[in-house]
Amino acid sequence: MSSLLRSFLEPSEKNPTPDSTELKGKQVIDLRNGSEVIHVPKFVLREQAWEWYEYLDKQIPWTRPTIRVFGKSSVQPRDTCYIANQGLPDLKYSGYQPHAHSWDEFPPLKDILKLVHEALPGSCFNSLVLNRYKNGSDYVSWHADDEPLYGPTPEIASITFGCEREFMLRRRPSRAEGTKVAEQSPRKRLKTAVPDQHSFLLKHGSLLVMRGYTQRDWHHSVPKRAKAGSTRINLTFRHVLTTAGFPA
Ligand SMILES: O=C(O)CCC(=O)C(=O)O
Ligand SMILES: [Fe+2]
Repeated sequence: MSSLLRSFLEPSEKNPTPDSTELKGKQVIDLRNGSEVIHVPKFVLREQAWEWYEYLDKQIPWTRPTIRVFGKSSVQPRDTCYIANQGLPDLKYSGYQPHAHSWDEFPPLKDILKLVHEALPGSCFNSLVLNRYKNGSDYVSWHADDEPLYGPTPEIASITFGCEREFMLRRRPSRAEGTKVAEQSPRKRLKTAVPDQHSFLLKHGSLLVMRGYTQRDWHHSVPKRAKAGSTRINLTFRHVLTTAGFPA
């Protein structure tokens, strides 16, 4: 186990060599029906997190692609980059297929990946979507990372560096609920449509994990924030399912 990881594990008398499931300050949020979120506000040591922030800000070949949402083209409201193991099926979202860079191009990303794997026993991430929000005008709108290449119950581990931003989760209405709400008068809709919602302030060095059916049953977003004056970098580690004939 790396010394970096050891430093934020909680020692206990019963278990003098704590295993990596005992992350200090860990909050587990049960979203019910098989969905769960884990939040570890102080996952990466502060100094180390700033070192990685500086590296990522300068060395990642950030791009701001044009995407298509509901038939309309627009520039994605944040910078992005994609890393993946060789031979995986291509990622495609909103009509955009990012170039898959290799982990070898960015050695610190391998260190961060190792840290995440040590903290989440059984995890096996083989791809990474990076996002850079230059200021509070940059955002990601409500969506789920429910692309078929991640399978039905993907685990997604998200690490934040730099400016803290709010991360929101909102339960997706089931088809039956959606129809019921559409039939209601606007006044009744206002009264009854209080969505199941959660908000997390994702700080510098924090970890947030979505697992189980979170992508099927919930949407998430990072809304605009006028007060957020500086840059936030976010890494989301994911596991792309491999198809027969493709090595992992
Ligand atoms: O920046 C974040 O915290 C979330 C990013 C995200 O949802 C995504 O890349 O799919
Ligand atoms: Fe997402």
